[in-house]
Amino acid sequence: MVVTFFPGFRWRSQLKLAQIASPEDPFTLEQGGCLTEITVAYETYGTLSAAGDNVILVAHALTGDSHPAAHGPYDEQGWWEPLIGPGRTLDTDRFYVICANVLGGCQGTTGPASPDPATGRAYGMGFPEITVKDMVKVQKRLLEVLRIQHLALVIGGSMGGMQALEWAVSYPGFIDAVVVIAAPGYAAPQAIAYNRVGRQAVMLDPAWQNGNYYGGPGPEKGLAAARALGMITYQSELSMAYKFGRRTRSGQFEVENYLDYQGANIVKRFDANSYLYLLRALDLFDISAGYATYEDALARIDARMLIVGVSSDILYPPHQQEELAATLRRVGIRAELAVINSPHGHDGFLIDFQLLRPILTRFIDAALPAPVTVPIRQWFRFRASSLAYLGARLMPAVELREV
Ligand SMILES: CC(=O)SCCNC(=O)CCNC(=O)[C@H](O)C(C)(C)COP(=O)(O)OP(=O)(O)OC[C@H]1O[C@@H](n2cnc3c(N)ncnc32)[C@H](O)[C@@H]1OP(=O)(O)O
Ligand SMILES: N[C@@H](CCO)C(=O)O
Repeated sequence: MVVTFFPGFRWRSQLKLAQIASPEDPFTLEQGGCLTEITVAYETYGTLSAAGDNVILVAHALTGDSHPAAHGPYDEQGWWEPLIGPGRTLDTDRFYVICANVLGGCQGTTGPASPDPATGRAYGMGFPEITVKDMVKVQKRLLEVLRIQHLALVIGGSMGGMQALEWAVSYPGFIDAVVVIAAPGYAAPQAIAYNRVGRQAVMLDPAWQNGNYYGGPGPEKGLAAARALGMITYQSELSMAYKFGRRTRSGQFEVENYLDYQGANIVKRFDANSYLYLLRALDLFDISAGYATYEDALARIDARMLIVGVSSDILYPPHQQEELAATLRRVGIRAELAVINSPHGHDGFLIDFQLLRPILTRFIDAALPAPVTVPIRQWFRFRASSLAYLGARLMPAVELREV
């Protein structure tokens, strides 16, 4: 097995790799074709309980990776840092959090930049078409490798929210609760239209060379333009007015400087072909695919659902989350809806932690009530009293926790 990473890939001290497909056990894709080798890059936080009942799967968005939070004070901060860690919303003193880079990505998991075992060269556009369902199936296989048989929670925003919803529909009985943030039940034409222009920007760059640019500079201008367009859809009129106004610097509007900066950044950290494949997976997302109706698909769910929208999201606007939550309720699923009142647009799920935190905490407390815990120091005090000691022995469900 050869593992190569896209040049922008950053090795993380706690990154783990798992093989979830082989020539003997190939991975069949939803749109056809199969992969005989899949490496999955993932990170974990906290400790798996003996009963295996404390696992949270965090799913990342388009250009995210397996690093939602730092592993310690000297580690690089992650993209959901304020939500994950000891005592935080996804409390790693209690939960075992797993986050994996998606299939088709370029941050350690197999994607178009990975070597095709048949040729030894990068797949490029020879990589099979992938869907959100495939991403989730890869995560399920990863959990099988890790011998995890149950998920307490799946949570994600944007493409991560699509994965969370896909988990709920594809694997009923496997999950207690699911949080879908800033994601729809299916990609609407306007979102597909944005992605179409983004893909064209990459593919019209002469340096794209039909995807065979590995070893050379690649379609840097096209990818930067695609990201600039994407960034516009992740923000809002208000957030742009507030951040940039009509200010200028070096002969350009600040908003132009910003888009240039974000374009230059993506080129450093992301593979253009991965970008094409993941945008296509976003467009193909329709939770009803493979089922008779949208309602039939959603009716399969038996997890408790929380659907969260961002009021100023122009990419997957809140009426799409309202429709999803209403349909879930109509088919008898226990679903809550919350719309955060944020000016930050779609990327509010990466910014508005003070708004997300209480909503998530309330849902997690209700859907996944914590076992009664007795801090260990207190337990030793109890032990002095034979009555309390006896009580503790009579209650095997009481967990002891270090404080
Ligand atoms: C969800 C996942 O799974 S992970 C993917 C998340 N990461 C990304 O999307 C990467 C791109 N980053 C971003 O879009 C944003 O940083 C967010 C959404 C994460 C946070 O948004 P905000 O806090 O509003 O940051 P904002 O958009 O103002 O600034 C982002 C960057 O632009 C820079 N910037 C701001 N204004 C300007 C300007 N006028 N000209 C040039 N650069 C600018 C900032 O310095 C900052 O740089 P840095 O990322 O190197 O620190
Ligand atoms: N800004 C985020 C969310 C996009 O949906 C990303 O780049 O992944």
